[in-house]
Amino acid sequence: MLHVKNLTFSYNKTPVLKAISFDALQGEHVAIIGESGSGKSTLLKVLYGEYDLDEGHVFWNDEEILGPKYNLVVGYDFMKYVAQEFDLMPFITVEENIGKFLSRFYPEEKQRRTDELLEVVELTKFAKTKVKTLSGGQKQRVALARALAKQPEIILLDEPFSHIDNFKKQSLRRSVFKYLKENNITCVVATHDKEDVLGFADRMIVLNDHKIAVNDYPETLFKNPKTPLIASFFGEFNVLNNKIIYAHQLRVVDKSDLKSTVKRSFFKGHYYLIEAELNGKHVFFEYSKQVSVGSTLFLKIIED
Ligand SMILES: Nc1ncnc2c1ncn2[C@@H]1O[C@H](COP(=O)(O)OP(=O)(O)OP(=O)(O)O)[C@@H](O)[C@H]1O
Repeated sequence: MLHVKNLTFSYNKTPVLKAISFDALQGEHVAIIGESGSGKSTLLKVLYGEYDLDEGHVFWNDEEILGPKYNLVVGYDFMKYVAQEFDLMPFITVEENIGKFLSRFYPEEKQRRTDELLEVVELTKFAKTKVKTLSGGQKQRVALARALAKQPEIILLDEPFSHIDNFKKQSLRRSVFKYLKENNITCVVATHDKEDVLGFADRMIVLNDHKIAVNDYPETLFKNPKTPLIASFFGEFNVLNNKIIYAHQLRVVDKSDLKSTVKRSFFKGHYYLIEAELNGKHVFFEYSKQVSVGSTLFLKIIED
């Protein structure tokens, strides 16, 4: 289990992380979200032991994770960290990069393991390709596979699919998170993308103002977002009568007291996002059809 207790950290004088406490059980998947600059990457680096804490402790089971003041070499065998900047070896192939830290004494086992990981990150076709010729997204997948090579007990992922195109992202995400679950690897992932959270994360931690604003089940936070910050992570929303109402909770009906005037329509695939004026306020809702500017639409709040 990862046990983070009262962690405070600053690069200079002002703390970037203040009194952070949370646990992640073996095999649990915890997502860290928050606005840009809220300290997500810093938290992962600190958990990895890259910096010394101002206060607090980080434990993996009985072992305390210590920073450079106490550890000549940063990092531990049971924990891997995939940063946003992945440092791979450019002049050797994809499979050599992945197999780099696997034992040479068992060549068959090494090859089997490398092939398995190439499949997880969907790079089998590129096994013999030199890393320097890969795209950013392909390099990110090599970095993921390399971090998994020696089967860590816990992995820290910083925006793990940020460089991957949309064609690949969905299936890659499913493949990597399935692998982590099946192998009972604890995962702490910093992300901007709700798709990394919904359907995958067991817990979701929201960082705000250098602290943990909430730590809860993603489903609970989605269904009852207590603040605009949480709601904005999941999608378009409105604040009506002091309540957060997602765009999909505002339905078009034949007649109601909520009379809106359409300002713009945005094509979103299977629906249109409509921006309209309601009692002098701008609201957003989803509708199956495009509507011309100036049309009147009546709305109803559906809260479930
Ligand atoms: N090496 C550093 N030295 C000094 N300050 C830093 C350093 N790295 C980050 N910071 C500062 O710490 C704060 C948190 O940065 P961090 O990169 O952890 O945020 P983040 O939530 O990961 O952002 P993003 O989502 O944009 O990646 C920011 O104010 C940033 O400017």
